[in-house]
Amino acid sequence: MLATKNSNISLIGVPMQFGADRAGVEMGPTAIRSSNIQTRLEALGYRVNDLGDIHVNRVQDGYGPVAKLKYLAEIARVNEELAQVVSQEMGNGQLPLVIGGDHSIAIGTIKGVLQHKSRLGVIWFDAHTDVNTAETTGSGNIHGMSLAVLLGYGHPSLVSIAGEHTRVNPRNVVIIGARSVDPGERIFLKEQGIRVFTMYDIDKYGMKAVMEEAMERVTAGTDGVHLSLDLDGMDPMEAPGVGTPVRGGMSYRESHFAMEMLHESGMLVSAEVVEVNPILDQNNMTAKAAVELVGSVFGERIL
Ligand SMILES: NC(=[NH2+])NCCC[C@H](N)C(=O)O
Repeated sequence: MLATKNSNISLIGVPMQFGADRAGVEMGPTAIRSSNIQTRLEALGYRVNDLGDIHVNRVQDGYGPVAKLKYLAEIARVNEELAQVVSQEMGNGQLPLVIGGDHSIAIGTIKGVLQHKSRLGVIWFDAHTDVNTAETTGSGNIHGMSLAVLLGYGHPSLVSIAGEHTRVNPRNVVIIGARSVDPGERIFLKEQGIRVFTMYDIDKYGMKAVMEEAMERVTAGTDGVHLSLDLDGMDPMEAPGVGTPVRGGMSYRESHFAMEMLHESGMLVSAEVVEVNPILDQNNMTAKAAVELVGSVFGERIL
């Protein structure tokens, strides 16, 4: 019944908004906690230790010292700390579950996990591909760059977090649900050989076939799988509370089915849930969907 061999979960909140440069997403951890993430996991038999939130300073510098990398210094500082906490929890035999906050926090989470699982496979569930760099970004928002950083491309103060060598192998990364890809990102994805399952693939082959191929990719030669779950991967009709919504996303059921299949693999070693923005949400439905998807990936079943 349990997702992995590990039944101890450490919940880590990161109220980060600077990667999205949009207010509200810093309240994501509170919204997700009040949607009862802990009791939901405990009902599945996990022991959950909520470590509270990592502190994010209120900084002012819109563009910071480096143009095109907004709030770089604070984002680097928080991710450095997050990587340490995640690594320490894994060292203590805990499974880290990080709740955001914007998607820039994937840098700290995954770099922390890489300290223990150097051949990590990554499932990036997202409407976007997040492989911009300072050279290609249109927005200057670091949440659109986190996957590039994890592959070793980006500002040194981000790439060097938890050690220069900690990177994910592009062969073991899959993106699921993409439908908004910037021009520079297309080139990067091709160069890196990253398998992107776009909405076209999901429409054409169905989520079952997509997840089967995705799981093959992220488990081949790896020592575990990380889920990076951006709620904007879902269709904004069903998950409106996100800062960068894109129409035509994965349905509620498709999203659950993907989580259920990931659970069945038994390979999950860590996860994060990001981009829930309570200010933009309707009746808390996005935070609720986040908690329900977490339920599925940790082993909840309809019957
Ligand atoms: N994780 C996200 N919500 N990413 C949004 C990125 C949007 C756009 N590609 C950018 O670079 O700004």
